[in-house]
Amino acid sequence: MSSQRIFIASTLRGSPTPILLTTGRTGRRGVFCLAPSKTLISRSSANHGLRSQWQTIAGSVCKPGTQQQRSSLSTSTTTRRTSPNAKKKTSNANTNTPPRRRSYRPLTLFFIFTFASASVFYYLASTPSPPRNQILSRDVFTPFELVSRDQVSPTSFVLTLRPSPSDFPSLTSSDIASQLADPWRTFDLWSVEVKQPQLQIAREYTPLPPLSSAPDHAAVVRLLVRAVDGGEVSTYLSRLPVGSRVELRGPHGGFDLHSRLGLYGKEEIDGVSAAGGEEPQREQGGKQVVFLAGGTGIATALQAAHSVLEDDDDDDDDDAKPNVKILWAMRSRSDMQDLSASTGGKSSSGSRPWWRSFLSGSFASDDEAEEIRGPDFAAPTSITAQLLSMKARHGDRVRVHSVVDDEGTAITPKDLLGALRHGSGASKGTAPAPAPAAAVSLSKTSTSTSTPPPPCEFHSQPLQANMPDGAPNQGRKDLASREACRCPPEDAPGKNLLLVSGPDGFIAAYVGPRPWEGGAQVQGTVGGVLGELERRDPGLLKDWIVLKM
Ligand SMILES: Cc1cc2nc3c(=O)[nH]c(=O)nc-3n(C[C@H](O)[C@H](O)[C@H](O)COP(=O)(O)OP(=O)(O)OC[C@H]3O[C@@H](n4cnc5c(N)ncnc54)[C@H](O)[C@@H]3O)c2cc1C
Repeated sequence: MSSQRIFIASTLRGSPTPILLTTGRTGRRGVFCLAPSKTLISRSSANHGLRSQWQTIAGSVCKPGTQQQRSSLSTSTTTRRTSPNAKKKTSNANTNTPPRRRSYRPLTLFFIFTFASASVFYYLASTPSPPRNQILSRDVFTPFELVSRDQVSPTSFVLTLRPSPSDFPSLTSSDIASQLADPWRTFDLWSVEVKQPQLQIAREYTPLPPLSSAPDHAAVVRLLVRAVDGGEVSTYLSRLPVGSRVELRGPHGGFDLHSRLGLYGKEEIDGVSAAGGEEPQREQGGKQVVFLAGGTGIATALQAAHSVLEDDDDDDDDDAKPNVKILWAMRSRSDMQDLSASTGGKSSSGSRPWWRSFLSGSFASDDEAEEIRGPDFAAPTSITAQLLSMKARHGDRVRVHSVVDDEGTAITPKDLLGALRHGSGASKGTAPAPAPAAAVSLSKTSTSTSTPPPPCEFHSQPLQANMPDGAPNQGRKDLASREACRCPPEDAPGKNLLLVSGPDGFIAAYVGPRPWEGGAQVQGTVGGVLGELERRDPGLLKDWIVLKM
């Protein structure tokens, strides 16, 4: 037998009532007898009365260890559920028990129910409604107005969305522009969710970078959407008339490219330099960004190029900027050229998706991809025009090559190898030479000790494999610092980047699938065409980080 003290909050008496719980374990079932605590009950006459009642019960009914006690409580418990006659018999049998006290159970339940309802009501009433001075929120959907639609190709279109002034009456247009510029300052890559209100579902889309740095260009969100056959949200968006309300939630950060490239904030470099007494100098490891974009994956490629080439922080230090090469695979030439206006289109050779050739192991073409160059590029779509204007600003620092599935061209292993070796001067089998050693020394321990340093989360390819989107720093450039890089000081503090974005089949074909782990899609190892190229040439990706988007 054991005993244990418990406290039961008595709402009827308005104060906690201490009860001594005595357990007598007999036979297969536990028998519990409740008795008031002798030590804790106050000396008021009412409580004395209560104590004597319970003591009587304990004395007459709960005699632990006896067969009588077992059957008596057991019967009593059963009869409460099943047999009124048996109940009568039991109460008659306990002639020494005082008259039954009035049952407060319904009243107690009523109080509990009322309290629970009030709590639920309070919770719901206090759940935050969309904050009217915050345009984009990661927690709630906020309203935008569809101000224009630009049909890029028969299946893809650009939607321009603007916060309705009536929804945000307290914000001026410069407040709006400044808020919408925030995600561009915070993230290299980001997306927003768009709600389909009838079905109450949402899908992610990648905002296109502002067309220029003019404030009115920052005051809108532009989305490139492909209408997927039978797709719920993309089809809904494809039919939405101008003037409609569209609800967005975000921003959701993708991967931070700056830290992986070794591009750290100027203030930080200056700070480190000042502390070390050295001349401020931008250090950099990654000199190349290669982007494989499939279809609307070009939106993510534009974000990446915008982020590394048009970062204000880098304006006075063009040499620190990496070169960007985009290999853009599209189904039809109409994705990059307005065919009704252009005569440059080639004939279609079928509608087999371009990556299927890789999956089936057959490479139809080994052609070099066609370069998109301005200014005489005929009838560019709005997406191509944005690429060309980026090119006009940055010259050959950004290069765009296209392949068209309908025309039988595809991104080939030769294109991939060419992009990986471009500008490095390296011979076959050797990755691009690392950047000169860091001008700013790390205030870290030397690696001359025998223990190897832990691998760097940003610059170790094996460590990327288990990362979900945004890891390890929520995709925020401002959460990554030079100090967070754990590369040995003698290594260049950054790597080149090979990024792949597009439909799942496209990603899997070129760099391997993104597996699911613990409910999140992670990067997985490098496979597909690139994995095969690396197997043949183990040093190929030595200075590269591969990311799948
Ligand atoms: C971070 C992120 C950013 C994205 N950015 C963009 C973007 O900028 N532009 C854009 O158009 N999409 C983008 N997507 C894809 C988008 O979120 C939707 O998945 C896509 O629009 C299809 O949604 P749906 O509701 O129309 O189709 P669903 O109803 O989800 O799917 C319908 C059917 O179509 C198939 N399907 C779904 N997507 C595709 C596809 N892309 N190609 C072929 N078949 C498909 C499905 O397997 C399914 O059988 C992005 C996705 C993510 C995760």
